[in-house]
Amino acid sequence: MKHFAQDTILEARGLGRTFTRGGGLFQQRTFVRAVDGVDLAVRRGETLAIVGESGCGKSTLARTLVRLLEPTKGQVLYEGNDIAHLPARDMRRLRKDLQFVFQDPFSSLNPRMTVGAIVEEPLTVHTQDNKTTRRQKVAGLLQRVGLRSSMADRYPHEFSGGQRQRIGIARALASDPSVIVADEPVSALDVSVQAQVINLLEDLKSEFNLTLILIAHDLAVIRHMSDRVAVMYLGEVVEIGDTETVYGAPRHPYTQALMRAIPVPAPGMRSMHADLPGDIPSPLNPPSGCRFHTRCRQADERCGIDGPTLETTDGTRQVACHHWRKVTEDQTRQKQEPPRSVATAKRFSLYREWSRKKMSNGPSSSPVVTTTQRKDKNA
Ligand SMILES: Nc1ncnc2c1ncn2[C@@H]1O[C@H](COP(=O)(O)OP(=O)(O)OP(=O)(O)O)[C@@H](O)[C@H]1O
Repeated sequence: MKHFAQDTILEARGLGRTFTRGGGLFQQRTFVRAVDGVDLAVRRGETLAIVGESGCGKSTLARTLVRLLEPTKGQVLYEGNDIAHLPARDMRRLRKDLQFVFQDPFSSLNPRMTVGAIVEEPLTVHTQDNKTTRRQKVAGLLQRVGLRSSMADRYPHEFSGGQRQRIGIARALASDPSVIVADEPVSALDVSVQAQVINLLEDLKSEFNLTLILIAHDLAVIRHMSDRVAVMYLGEVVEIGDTETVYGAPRHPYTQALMRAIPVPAPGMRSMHADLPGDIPSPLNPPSGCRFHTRCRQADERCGIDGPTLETTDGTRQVACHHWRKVTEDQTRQKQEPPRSVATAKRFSLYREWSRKKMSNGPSSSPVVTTTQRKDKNA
């Protein structure tokens, strides 16, 4: 059996999740292979981002990794133990370690419970603490996420979107987890509060020794927050590597298209579209061979027949493409040439400037000291 590496906390091996649709009296049953045969190791203490266009399986993969969804094939190893098919009773015990922060802070909090009760619930389920200790811990957690402890008696509807996301984060932290999945934690929030919540997550990650699995549509947020990035296309991971390596020189033609599509960002920009002809094919009937071949400029006959597997290219970066060597050569050649057009150069410099501003401009009212502010203080 394959060795479980020491620096790995969570690992997917041949992981798959298929959804069944239809199957009524007059409807044919169809199968959506939302995640199909994913091999992925999450390293202890890292932030691993999962990116890709809408519907490629990011949420399904993340949910399956922490067993919010049961896999239909493969293994999920947490600390070396397969949890893919653990009975519900054992999984309840493990839930303490594997937590989730949801995208929508409006629907993910029970409107009938006070904020104090919401944050206290995991403590009741997972600890032996008495009521007084639990209340003290709730007060501490609320303060830690930038809220006042007196807010514990209020209800979710009395809070803004950003504050509700802070409550969701406090609830996730309450059980002292090892891994948190943050599924688009800021995309439902106003742009003005996004940076605050991002900074909060980053600070908490180091303070609580967390491993973070991050799903986001905003490539600037991903670049800022993640150590490594996994790129998904139609249920498969097509490239994975250190964030700067992947952003600096993407090797899979799909990753290249995703990076090319970085638009000059505008407030409220929430979706990610690759710079490619045609739509993403249906996961009900994915293309044969390499799933990307129908949209790929590099594709040849082999790609339609033979599906590539992840191959280590440079360092620890892995790419699933028969043509990654050619892509690399093209990249090296292009680096030696001047930018193709003034417009392209301008687009990228505008993007860089925006991303720098967005990350450093946490509004001064932020209750959390931002990473940038801290750097300034130390300067
Ligand atoms: N409960 C479900 N039943 C049936 N199909 C589902 C279900 N959940 C997800 N799917 C399908 O699985 C595929 C992957 O969905 P998923 O939500 O994981 O993608 P995603 O990359 O996270 O998308 P987005 O960025 O839009 O959230 C999609 O085709 C989706 O329609």
